[in-house]
Amino acid sequence: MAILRKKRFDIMETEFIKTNGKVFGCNMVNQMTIYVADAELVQIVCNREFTKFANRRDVKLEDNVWDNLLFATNDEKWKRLRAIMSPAFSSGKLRKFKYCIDETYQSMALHLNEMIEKDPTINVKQVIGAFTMDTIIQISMGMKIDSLQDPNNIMIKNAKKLFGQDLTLHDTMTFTIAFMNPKLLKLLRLRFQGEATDYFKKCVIEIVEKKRKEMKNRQESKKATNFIELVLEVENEQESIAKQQNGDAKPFKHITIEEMIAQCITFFTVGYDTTATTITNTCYTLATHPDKQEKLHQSIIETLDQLAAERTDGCKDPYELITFDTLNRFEYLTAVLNETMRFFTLVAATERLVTEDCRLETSDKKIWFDVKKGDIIRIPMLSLQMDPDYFSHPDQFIPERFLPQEQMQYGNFNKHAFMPFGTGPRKCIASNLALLEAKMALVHLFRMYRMSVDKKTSIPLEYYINADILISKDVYLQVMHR
Ligand code: HEM
Repeated sequence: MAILRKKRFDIMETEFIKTNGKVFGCNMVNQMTIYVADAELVQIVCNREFTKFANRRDVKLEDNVWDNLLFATNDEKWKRLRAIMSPAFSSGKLRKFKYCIDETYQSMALHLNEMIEKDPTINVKQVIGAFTMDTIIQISMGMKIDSLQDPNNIMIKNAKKLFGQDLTLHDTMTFTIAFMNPKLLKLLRLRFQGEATDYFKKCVIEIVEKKRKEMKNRQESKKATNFIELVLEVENEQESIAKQQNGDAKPFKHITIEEMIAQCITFFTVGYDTTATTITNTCYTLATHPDKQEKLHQSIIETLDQLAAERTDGCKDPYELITFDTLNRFEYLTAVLNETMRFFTLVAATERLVTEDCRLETSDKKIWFDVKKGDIIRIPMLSLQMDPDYFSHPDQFIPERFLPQEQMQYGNFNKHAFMPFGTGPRKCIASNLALLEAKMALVHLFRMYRMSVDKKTSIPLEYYINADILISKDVYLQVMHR
């Protein structure tokens, strides 16, 4: 695994697809793996025929927390956990998090101003990483932390361990054994991130016990303000319905403590570095494309003027004008963010396990093949998003291709091939949260600051690759006030 990381597996895989075509099979670690880089077939697998491809590859870490991650569960358990978690990411719930994101951004901006005064060459990844970390700790567990001020905070240290930029040898070995022969893990007493997992277990248990007691005593329970409380509210509502309908039966949406811990850990394992890298990559693309950055700044100012003109109370405060609902009005910002996520594909590939023999075929019948129960379908998002059949001049950064009114001028554009969050019922559960965080940070950053390339900027960007995810390393840029 370490060797693969050094060789940039994503680049090897892209070359492999260029040589072999959009669909081909190969035997990987004794399992038939079929690469599908055709946009129509990907939609068939992930959406139309979803029931035959609902699961992921079975990798068990023989750990009662890690094996409950939504990403790692399958069948009925996945259905139940997804149904519990989904409402916590609905628009109504996300609206509540807007003020927490504003607060965290404002605290980050204060630190950034102090840093600029000392030296305008800023490690943008570090600053954005702190913003993302503080936001997810507050959203997931309701705790306020200032990680730029307090980098040695125990929660931050443990959170960073859960998805470190480079896994330790011990963790790499544990993961590899889980892939090959999970039963050995128990025998060898190997645990994946044991210390950090135990720390979060303790925190989550405390929060859950407090909230459950509150609910049981039927106290005037405060409205949920974080993810754990939201999930417990969903469970509580279901419990009342189940009691009314079937007496005392356990509701479908019941969640065990290990499952709850696992879902909280998800925020740090797949939620932290993905969002931080997306925001950082956008800063980098705009610093290396100053004309697009100027266009974005102008469009933000114009939209803010329009929003202010629409108000009857004379409000001009950008933090009041930019809300969950008005974010959609910043069209060029959305285009820039989409193009960054296409240009720098963050999750290089995803997989589905075949659970029923079947034939897959394109509508023009030019490509067809049979798959068997147990085969793996590998969907290389990186190749799809860089395919000139789907996006003309894929190696150029052109946000305008995502503007419906300008799209035609830029040649090929296939919306089904754009899938930074995957697609179908098994797509990223938190895409709306990630987009909210990213847009809120970017709209204020490019309203207030100008970013440019510095002599310390590494061009091209450098990455770590962890489990198909391309995480940017430190990114230094010159940051100046507007
Ligand atoms: C820009 C940030 C993010 C990107 C690009 C991203 C991307 C992805 C992708 C590509 C998948 C696989 C989807 C598929 O197989 O079709 C995924 C799954 C998932 N993501 Fe994200 N993600 C991001 C942020 C987050 C955050 C913030 C969280 C949690 C708080 C999260 C939680 C999950 C979970 C739980 C799954 C598994 C869903 C399931 O199996 O049902 N992600 N993500």
